[in-house]
Amino acid sequence: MSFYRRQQRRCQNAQGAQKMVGGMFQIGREMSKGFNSSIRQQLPRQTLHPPWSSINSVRTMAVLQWCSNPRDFSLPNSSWGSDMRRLYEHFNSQCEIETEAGEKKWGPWRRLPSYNRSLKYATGGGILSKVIQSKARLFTRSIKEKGAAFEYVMFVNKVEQKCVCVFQAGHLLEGPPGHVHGGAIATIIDTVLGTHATYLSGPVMTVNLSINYRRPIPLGSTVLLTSSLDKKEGRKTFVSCQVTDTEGSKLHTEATGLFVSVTVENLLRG
Ligand SMILES: CCCCCCCCCCCCCCCC(=O)SCCNC(=O)CCNC(=O)[C@H](O)C(C)(C)COP(=O)(O)OP(=O)(O)OC[C@H]1O[C@@H](n2cnc3c(N)ncnc32)[C@H](O)[C@@H]1OP(=O)(O)O
Repeated sequence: MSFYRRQQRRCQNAQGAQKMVGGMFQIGREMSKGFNSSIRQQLPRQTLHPPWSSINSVRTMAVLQWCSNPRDFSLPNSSWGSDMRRLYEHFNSQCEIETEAGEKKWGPWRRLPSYNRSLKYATGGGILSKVIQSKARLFTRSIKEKGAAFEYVMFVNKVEQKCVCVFQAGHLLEGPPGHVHGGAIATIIDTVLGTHATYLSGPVMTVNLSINYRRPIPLGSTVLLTSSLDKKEGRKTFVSCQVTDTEGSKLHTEATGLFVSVTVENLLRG
């Protein structure tokens, strides 16, 4: 077998693991710039460092670097409309600011990268079957066609304990004619509140989501989701969110969510 074929085969075997780990690390890094490193503390070693049996040599690690190119779905693409771009620029420009002396420093906001893989382990008492494992995708990032479904980018503000999401609803999310499906709205709300709660508290799961739909969201439009921390009580993180037009003046939807901190045992137990 040629060197190139060997590298390609190794790459295929390792790509899934690498994407998952890359995603976890990068999201984890962004999140742990926040309040704590509880994600790292709570996940078992093999989740942060999965079984590397087939990828345990320095040489293979070099191959992993070579073939690692996970797509960050939260970066602008050609499907983004002007509202989506404008709001992205607005928050992104506050991630890094320039002092009067001309030095760059962190601003109040952080953009959260977003990948289509998360964890290899899930319910059912063990490791997922290889087929499921290789095919599993984060629901909101499962459609490759740009602009067809969920286009979104999230930013978190550590000081204000807020999270915002700029969301452009694609044509595959239709519910009532010309408008976004209520389940798709619930999905993006769960994603934003869940990500915010994870940022604040480490790994969590949704135990309650309560949604009031006030005004329909036109298909193809861009809306702003703003999530705030209401309170934390032991393992419980209470967050709430408003979905408005891009000016923040028209309220489309409002929701509250309760998230409970989980350990990896919770995930494995099923
Ligand atoms: C992981 C790393 C991430 C890395 C970065 C990833 C980035 C990618 C981001 C994607 C973001 C997507 C985010 C989607 C998030 C989902 O969609 S999660 C999927 C839907 N949720 C589920 O399937 C959860 C199902 N529920 C469960 O498995 C169990 O309820 C749980 C969560 C394990 C908790 O069970 P438990 O440990 O036995 O806890 P339990 O004692 O029952 O409850 C704890 C407390 O909560 C209260 N409680 C529980 N349920 C309720 C309820 N429904 N109402 C009110 N109170 C309740 C209890 O009364 C109790 O209160 P206290 O007595 O302590 O005061």
